[in-house]
Amino acid sequence: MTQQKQSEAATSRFIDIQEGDKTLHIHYNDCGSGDETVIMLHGSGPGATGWANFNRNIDPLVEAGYRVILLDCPGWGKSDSIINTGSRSDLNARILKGLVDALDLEKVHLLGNSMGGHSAVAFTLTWPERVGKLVLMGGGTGGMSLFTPMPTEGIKLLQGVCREPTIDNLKKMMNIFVYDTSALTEELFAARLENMLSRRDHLDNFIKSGEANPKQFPDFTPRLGEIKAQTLIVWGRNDRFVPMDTGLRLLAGIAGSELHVYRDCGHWAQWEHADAFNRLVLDFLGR
Ligand SMILES: O=C(O)/C=C/C(=O)/C=C/C=C(\O)C(=O)O
Repeated sequence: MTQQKQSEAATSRFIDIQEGDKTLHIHYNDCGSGDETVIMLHGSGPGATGWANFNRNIDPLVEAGYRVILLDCPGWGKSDSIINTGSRSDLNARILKGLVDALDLEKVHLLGNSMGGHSAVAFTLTWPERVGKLVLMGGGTGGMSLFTPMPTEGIKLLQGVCREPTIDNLKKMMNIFVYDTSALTEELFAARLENMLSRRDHLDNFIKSGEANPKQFPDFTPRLGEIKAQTLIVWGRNDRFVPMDTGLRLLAGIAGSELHVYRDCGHWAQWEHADAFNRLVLDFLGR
């Protein structure tokens, strides 16, 4: 990996967004400039942030002339924490709407990882006129799998880390994020552990939210036909968090969609196959 050009500190921004009767202090990173904006939405793992999920994808998109915005959803990173009792996909979509309105962005491309994919679909269903193209990676809708018992082994480990945030539990979870564990370094584990332990409130509230409403990510399958945006669906063949047949449901439901499956790839295609993923996304956005 070459030295990263954009830095987290230099691109870090905050904004206050009204959510019901609360004002949430929300963190995002704003990188590069360009006529077209790509907003990246991270997954729901403990310690995930926009920067942690997408640090291998920012520079190539910025260098290709896109403005890239990474939103930390409520309950993650430096954003305010929240106990969420409704649909978390829709909560994140409302926060995203607050952000695009405040930044005066008429239309944006959305790239979502896992929960971020679910949230991108929720946003598109409610505000279709604000969406250019969609990239859904390892996510896009909740719902059952025909082949894999739910919750998946990955989601069970993820919940275990929130309940007991130890380095051993974190390693067990991260070891199945990816196909090739040799790429996981002690530095990466340490950074993720620090993210998690610096915001224990996020972990506690994630568990409390799940207890209040186990269906945090609703099944959008019956509404997928409403999506008109051109959509690139990306999956890892060896995903142990969100099963690959979720990608097939998205492909069947969204008329203007195509699916790319990486071999030797877990739930983090954007990280594990970063170079190929960046080329795929740039080709799709540029068409
Ligand atoms: O339960 C779901 O459908 C969604 C799960 C996730 O969003 C898991 C994501 C995990 C990551 O990608 C992460 O980096 O933590």
